[in-house]
Amino acid sequence: MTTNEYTVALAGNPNTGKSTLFNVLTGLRQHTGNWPGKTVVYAEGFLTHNNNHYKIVDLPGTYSLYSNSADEEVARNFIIFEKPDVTIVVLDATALERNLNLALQVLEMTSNVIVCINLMDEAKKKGIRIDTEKLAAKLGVPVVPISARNKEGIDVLVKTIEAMVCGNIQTKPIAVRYSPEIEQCIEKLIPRVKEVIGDAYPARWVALRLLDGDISLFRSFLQPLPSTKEVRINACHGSAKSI
Ligand SMILES: Nc1nc2c(ncn2[C@@H]2O[C@H](COP(=O)(O)OP(=O)(O)OP(=O)(O)O)[C@@H](O)[C@H]2O)c(=O)[nH]1
Ligand SMILES: [Mg+2]
Repeated sequence: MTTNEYTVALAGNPNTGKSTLFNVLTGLRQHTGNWPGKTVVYAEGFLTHNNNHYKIVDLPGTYSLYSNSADEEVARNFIIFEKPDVTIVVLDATALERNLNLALQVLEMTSNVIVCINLMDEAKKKGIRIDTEKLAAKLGVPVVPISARNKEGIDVLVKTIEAMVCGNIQTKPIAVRYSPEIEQCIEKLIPRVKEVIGDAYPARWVALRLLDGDISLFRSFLQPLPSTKEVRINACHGSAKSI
């Protein structure tokens, strides 16, 4: 029987439970804590499910992906240059509005996204109700509620990852629209971007980064990365977790 290998990245704001979810999925013990900015490099571990082999990558927590810091650059470069098969954006159910900002940024970069709403137990305690189906319809990608600490919703999440890598989920990410002036500039830039870097990267997103003067991104394009592998920490002792 053949085994397929896929990469799944966990992105999200600091302190949303990415490392807790990583540990549940991989059976590893990436250290977690309740203060922000803890994961400064990324960790990787493995999960095997239905003969599919997944490399799970725990990215640093960031509020945005504009390369304002080393953490943001690591997370952004991984999504753009390593092109994970699935990017899971982990959101805090008790701070959804603030967290959705990062989800929208990821949706500008890739369409292989699952939005995972964590800390559902906390939200329940606070009387917060989230219409995940409506949110999924608005965002154009699957939305899965979980409680990573209580290991709730993990089987649905794994099934959703599997469906996405098998091509059984067609996503249609919401496209954030900017002011008419910016949209005009984007329209002008997209053909030039495609001419220079081809189809390897999301042209609209690259155009937006150009307009924002994101020099570090263009350095990365010219000098194919100070390899992200250099900043990896190896969390993969022991055997891969099977679910
Ligand atoms: N109540 C509750 N707490 C959770 C849940 N998942 C994670 N936590 C807690 O949230 C805190 C932060 O969890 P981490 O997994 O370290 O969060 P992170 O997103 O990896 O944080 P950074 O690496 O700093 O970005 C820890 O105290 C966890 O125990 C959950 O489902 N419910
Ligand atoms: Mg972490």
